[in-house]
Order: sequence, then C-alpha cells, then structure tokens
Amino acid sequence: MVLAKVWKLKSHFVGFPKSSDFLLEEEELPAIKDGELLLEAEFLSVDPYMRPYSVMNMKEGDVMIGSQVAKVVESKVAEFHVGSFVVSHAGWRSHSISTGDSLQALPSTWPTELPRSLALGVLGMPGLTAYFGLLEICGPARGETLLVNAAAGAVGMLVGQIGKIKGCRVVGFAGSDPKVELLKELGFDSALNYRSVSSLDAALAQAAPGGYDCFFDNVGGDFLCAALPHMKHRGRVSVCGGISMYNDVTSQKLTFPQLTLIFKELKVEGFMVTRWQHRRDEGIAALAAWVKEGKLQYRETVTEGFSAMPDAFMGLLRGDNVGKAVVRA
Ligand SMILES: NC(=O)C1=CN([C@@H]2O[C@H](COP(=O)(O)OP(=O)(O)OC[C@H]3O[C@@H](n4cnc5c(N)ncnc54)[C@H](OP(=O)(O)O)[C@@H]3O)[C@@H](O)[C@H]2O)C=CC1
Ligand SMILES: CCCCCC(=O)/C=C/[C@H]1[C@H](O)CC(=O)[C@@H]1CCCCCCC(=O)O
Repeated sequence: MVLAKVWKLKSHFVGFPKSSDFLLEEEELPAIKDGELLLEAEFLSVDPYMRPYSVMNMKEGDVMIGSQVAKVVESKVAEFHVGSFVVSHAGWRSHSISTGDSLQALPSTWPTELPRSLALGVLGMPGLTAYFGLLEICGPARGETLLVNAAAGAVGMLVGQIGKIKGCRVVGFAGSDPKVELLKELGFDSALNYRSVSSLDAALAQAAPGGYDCFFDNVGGDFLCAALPHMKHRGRVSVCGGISMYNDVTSQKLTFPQLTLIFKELKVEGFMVTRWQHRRDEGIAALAAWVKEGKLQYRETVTEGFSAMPDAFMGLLRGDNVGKAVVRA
C-alpha cells in the first residue's frame, strides 16, 4: 500500500496566494491493476499558468494542476519499465497511478550530465514555448532588435539566448540587479531592472533608440502598453503570458494602443505552446543540440521537498526564481 501526499487548493486565491490557501493531504493508493503503473515524483514543476488556471478551471478541494518528472516504480504496462522516467501531468502528487496515456517517456539515453529536471525546463514545455513562440511568431532575422521581459525566468532566458543565436541584438528586462547581471553574462546586449528604472518608457527608448523589430511578451499590462510605441514599423509581438495580471483582484484599466497598432502595422499574436505539439520532437532536438554545443545555457531554482510546493509556487510569482523553478520531491 502506498500513501501519496497531495497538495490541494483549499481556498481560491484572492490576490497573491497565501500558505493557508493550500492543503496537504495523504491519499491511500490501491494496488495497481493490469494496464496501470505506479509513479513516484522526482521533480515537480511550478509554473505561472497555475495561478490563472485555478480561477478558470478549478474548484476548492481540487488537486493543484502541474507536471512532474516521475520514476516508474511498478508497472503492468509493457511499454513502461520499472526504473525508467517519464513526464506526467499528475498534478501536485508525490505518487500517482497512470495508464500510461499522455505520459512522455524520457529517453533511456538521457545524458548523465544533464539533470532530469530539464525535461520540465529547457528540454520541456518552457523550452518549446521559447523556441516556437519566438521563431514562429516573431520570425527574428539577423541584425534585428528583440525585446523580452521576465527575461531571467524559464522562458525569457531562453528567448533572449535564441535571439542571440539567430543574430539579433537582444534587450531584456528583469526584476533585480543580480538578474540583470546574469542576463549580461548570458550574452544579452542590454539588460535593465524594470523595478528600478525611473521611467519604463525612457529605458525602452534608451536601450534601443531605433526601436524593436520583435517583442516577446511574458508580462502584459503596463509593460506591453509602454513597449508597443517603441516597436518599429511592421514589428512582431509574440504574446506569451501576462504575469503582471495573474494576481489581480480587479482588472487593470489600460489604454489600448489602437492607433499605434494601425500606424506601425504591428502583428500582435497570442499563442499556447500546445499549438506546436506535433513538432515537439523537432523543438526538443534543436534545444538539446544548442545545450550540448554550449550555445544555450540554462539555470534552475530548485526548492527541496514536496512539502515546500506552495513556497516554491509563491516564490515564482514573487520573482525569487532564476531560470526554471522546480521542486525536488
Ligand atoms: N503561452 C504559453 O503557451 C506559455 C506561456 N507562459 C507564460 O510565460 C511567462 C513566463 O513563464 P515562465 O518562464 O515559466 O516563468 P518565469 O520563470 O519567468 O517566472 C515568472 C517571473 O515573472 C516575473 N514577474 C512576476 N511578477 C511580475 C510582474 N508583476 N511584472 C513583471 N514580471 C513579473 C518574475 O521575475 P522578475 O524578478 O523579473 O520580476 C518571475 O521570476 C508567464 O507569463 C507564463 O504564463 C509560459 C509557458 C507557456
Ligand atoms: C491559463 C492561463 C495561461 C496563461 C499562459 C500560460 O502560461 C500558458 C501555459 C500553458 C502552456 O501552453 C501549456 C500548458 O499546459 C499551460 C496551461 C494550460 C492551461 C489551459 C487551460 C485551457 C482550458 O481549460 O481551456
């Protein structure tokens, strides 16, 4: 008999999540049947989407949504061997039973020098988000200028580096001076702390006096409104996320820059990374090759212990993380 630990949404978040909004419970799992396997979480992902998702799709008492790298500890499914690893969408659970449907097996050739947590980061959903969201929507060309915000996070850090690989001049905004220093180490041409600049408008102008061809937006809200007037004619904006709004209790009142969009003939396109699910292998292969060649660096913020899942999640929303935020169970 296995006792699974499970984090549930105790109370809907109001504004910024609080520890008391979460509930840790134990669940007794039955013995697995033919066609089932037992998984034990090794690394669990915390991601910004969990905050708006809870509002859109969850009720109090539901298990928190999320993906994890898990070890197969028992198997009655021929394709999944005991001791192998998979990416599972089991939510915030230490142990789970699966039929194998929608599991993503980690290759048995996974390089020993790469932590398996990368399957939740640069070699997983955030990596694919950066890869397809930038290349397919912005289509950055050599010599162009690329702007990215939340630039020291899981997606943003990769977007900026992929921009460099493609020959762009890259400007990144992040929320602390150490993050800004890191972005410069990663090859960003200009990096700024959006919390300490006296004017976002002036900082955007100073970092790229000729304007931006491409903008990968993870933040939305005031940043998006401030950035659009700095786009070049026929600029492309990849709308990836809106983290500045996820904890809002009342909707922000923003002036939609209609005339800017028209006169500059901007392309502004939102996306969900799942759009390119059919090209997943291609994306992972390209990202893995760049990592192997040392062209694409990754960073992770690893929180220890399944019991710290809410802390890791709240830390992510506060900006404590550098690179991908994961929890080691
Ligand atoms: N469309 C899609 O398919 C996908 C979209 N996303 C979106 O991409 C974005 C980045 O995700 P991910 O890389 O996983 O997360 P990150 O690793 O970037 O973590 C979130 C970061 O957002 C920054 N942040 C928090 N609050 C604010 C704020 N008010 N204003 C500006 N920055 C803020 C913090 O960094 P700092 O210290 O710089 O403030 C924090 O570290 C999110 O908006 C997410 O929803 C992610 C995956 C798929
Ligand atoms: C829920 C708000 C999403 C904000 C943008 C974001 O972070 C998206 C992330 C998704 C990524 O594309 C792959 C995922 O699994 C993430 C979340 C999916 C939630 C989908 C809910 C849609 C629905 O129920 O209709």
